[in-house]
Amino acid sequence: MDNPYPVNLDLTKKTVAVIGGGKVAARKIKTLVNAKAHVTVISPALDPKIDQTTITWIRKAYAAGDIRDMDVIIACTNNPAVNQQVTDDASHFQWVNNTSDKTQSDFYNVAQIETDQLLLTVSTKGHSPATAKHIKKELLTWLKSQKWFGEGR
Ligand SMILES: C[C@@]1(CC(=O)O)c2cc3[nH]c(cc4nc(cc5[nH]c(cc(n2)[C@H]1CCC(=O)O)[C@@](C)(CC(=O)O)[C@@H]5CCC(=O)O)C(CC(=O)O)=C4CCC(=O)O)c(CCC(=O)O)c3CC(=O)O
Ligand SMILES: NC(=O)C1=CN([C@@H]2O[C@H](COP(=O)(O)OP(=O)(O)OC[C@H]3O[C@@H](n4cnc5c(N)ncnc54)[C@H](O)[C@@H]3O)[C@@H](O)[C@H]2O)C=CC1
Repeated sequence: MDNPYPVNLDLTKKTVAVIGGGKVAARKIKTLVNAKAHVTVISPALDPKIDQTTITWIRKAYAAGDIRDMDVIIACTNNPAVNQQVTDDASHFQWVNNTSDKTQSDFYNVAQIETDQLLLTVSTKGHSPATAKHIKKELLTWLKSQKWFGEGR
């Protein structure tokens, strides 16, 4: 993504479908639930890190039609062909994050540090997510050394 448009989204009135319920899904869902989005997970299995009380789990493999009423879609299975199918099934007005292929994504997730009064986000514009994570950790260490900074997470 050469020319991203950075924003903070209010997802409280939005429906989000996460296709796949594994380790990567668990991380994305944690951030979505924190944002109070309405999350539906479509997956035959669910990682134990996903709190079932915070989401709606539809226990099955993805099929066309599952994402029809969803505003935001995260294709997160360990099968790139399924993730591509989900991407292809989405309408142009839905927002898709294909976690296995950044060239097929309408938006990228970011590394973040959040407190009550502050949200810092880091993106490498898709070039190196591990670097974004690293920069976030370095920033958090610096922030914690500042007298004015509260507890980051
Ligand atoms: C494009 C993007 C789309 C998106 O997912 O939104 C994307 C894509 C891909 N990530 C891949 C791999 C990894 N991603 C992570 C971690 C994170 N990835 C995140 C974001 C993004 N990842 C978006 C761009 C972010 C930017 O602009 O910098 C973070 C920041 C936010 C989050 O996920 O919440 C989160 C850190 C959160 C934190 O800790 O703070 C790790 C490290 C780890 O897991 O510890 C690895 C393994 C190491 C490595 O490969 O680097 C692969 C290859 C998959 C494969 O092998 O098939 C793809 C696919 C591709 O590049 O096409
Ligand atoms: N964007 C990112 O941040 C990252 C993306 N990835 C990508 O994410 C993908 C998933 O990785 P993990 O979560 O570690 O895999 P995982 O193996 O932990 O989980 C995969 C999940 O997909 C589900 N699934 C499989 N087929 C399905 C189908 N047809 N319909 C619905 N659900 C289905 C499984 O039941 C399981 O819950 C990887 O293939 C990799 O390409 C990996 C690391 C980071």
